[in-house]
Amino acid sequence: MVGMTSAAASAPAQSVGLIGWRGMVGSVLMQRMQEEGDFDLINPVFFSTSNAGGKAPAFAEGAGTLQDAYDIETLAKLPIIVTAQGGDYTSEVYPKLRDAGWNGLWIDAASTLRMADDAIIVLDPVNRDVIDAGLDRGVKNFIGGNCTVSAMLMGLGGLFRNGLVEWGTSMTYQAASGGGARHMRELLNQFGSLHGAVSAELAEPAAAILEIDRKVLAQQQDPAMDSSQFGVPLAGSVIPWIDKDLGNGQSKEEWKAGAETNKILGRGSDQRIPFDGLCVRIGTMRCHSQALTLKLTEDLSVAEIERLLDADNEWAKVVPNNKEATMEQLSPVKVAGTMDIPVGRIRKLEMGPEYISAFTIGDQLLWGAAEPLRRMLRIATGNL
Ligand SMILES: NC(=O)C1=CN([C@@H]2O[C@H](COP(=O)(O)OP(=O)(O)OC[C@H]3O[C@@H](n4cnc5c(N)ncnc54)[C@H](OP(=O)(O)O)[C@@H]3O)[C@@H](O)[C@H]2O)C=CC1
Ligand SMILES: N[C@@H](CC(=O)OP(=O)(O)O)C(=O)O
Repeated sequence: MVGMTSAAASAPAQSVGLIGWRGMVGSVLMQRMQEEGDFDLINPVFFSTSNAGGKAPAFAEGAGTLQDAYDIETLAKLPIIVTAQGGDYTSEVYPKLRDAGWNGLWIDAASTLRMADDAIIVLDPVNRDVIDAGLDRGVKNFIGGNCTVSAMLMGLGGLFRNGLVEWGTSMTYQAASGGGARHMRELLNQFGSLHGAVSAELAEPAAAILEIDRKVLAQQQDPAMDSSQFGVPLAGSVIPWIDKDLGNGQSKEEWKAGAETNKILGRGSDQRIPFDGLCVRIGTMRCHSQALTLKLTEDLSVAEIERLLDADNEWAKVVPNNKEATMEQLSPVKVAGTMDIPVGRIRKLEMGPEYISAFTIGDQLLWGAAEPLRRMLRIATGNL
């Protein structure tokens, strides 16, 4: 029976409601939970917003049928709920559950509750102290952070956590997956249509490159090319705006960088680290990259900086700042699907000895979304 193996034999496995498990983030979460044996530690109860009464997923044999994700009474019986269903679902269901007197733990991928005073943003390799203190004082809402922020803090934790960052700025290169599965499909279809527009010329080495370029541009500018998800073409282009327009020249994604970084680190307004930058969508699949400029609080040697970053957690990996290592190890193609957070291009900048550059990459579906939730569930059930 699911959830009743020897690992859970000493203490009864807790029932955990799982919502959003078949979405993109949810699928990665389920995959990681299977890889790490997490289903041995819980009694999963699977929910659906679209298929209540259907069969629970095959990987959880014995978990029975799908429950209705809008049924407050059923949800309220569970001590822990994990959701990757999305912000609309959270906005609709979460208040009803609390109004009904539910006092369980809510673990959520959506941004809806992140900045609420009664919520903690979870990224335990960086803020386990904040999480533990929250659990001790009865906090019930544990929310995954913005993917770019989580990936950055996993890579640069050795500087942030040691109070060595005076301020920082990030220029991001964010993958299509941040928009969702349909965005990834649209990007690939766009690449395909660009190739299709010039495939004959590409097969002919003597074809004029300016003619190829002209045809590609014409294809990108053709209103018939599907850009319905991103709003404008992304293949062969970039979109320097992500998420809502806050009306002050800043995108919401850029606002999150400062707000969430400080909240994760447990820094109140009197200790705030100024952190800001520009967020840009590019045509990669699922890794968010970012170029950072940091002003440190002291003049540390590059060797000491590298030592601190490498030592901070088992996933941050310093890439030597040379061309060969950078090209080989510091690329979304290398990082996608792995838990590694490489950090490279670390050097002192001309502005002064406290100014450094860095470039870091993380899989935005793993550390950027699913993994902090998975680990929070382990913490909540006493297994991490
Ligand atoms: N995408 C990202 O990079 C990140 C997303 N998040 C957050 O996670 C939440 C979910 O995002 P994401 O996983 O991208 O959302 P998806 O659109 O992939 O999945 C959300 C839900 O859509 C329903 N659904 C309808 N049709 C399908 C289908 N064909 N295949 C799979 N599911 C389908 C499922 O609900 P049901 O089974 O009930 O029908 C599913 O749980 C959002 O709140 C988002 O903000 C957080 C960090 C990063
Ligand atoms: N906004 C991110 C993805 C995301 O879901 O972020 P958040 O969880 O902060 O809404 C991106 O587009 O890359």
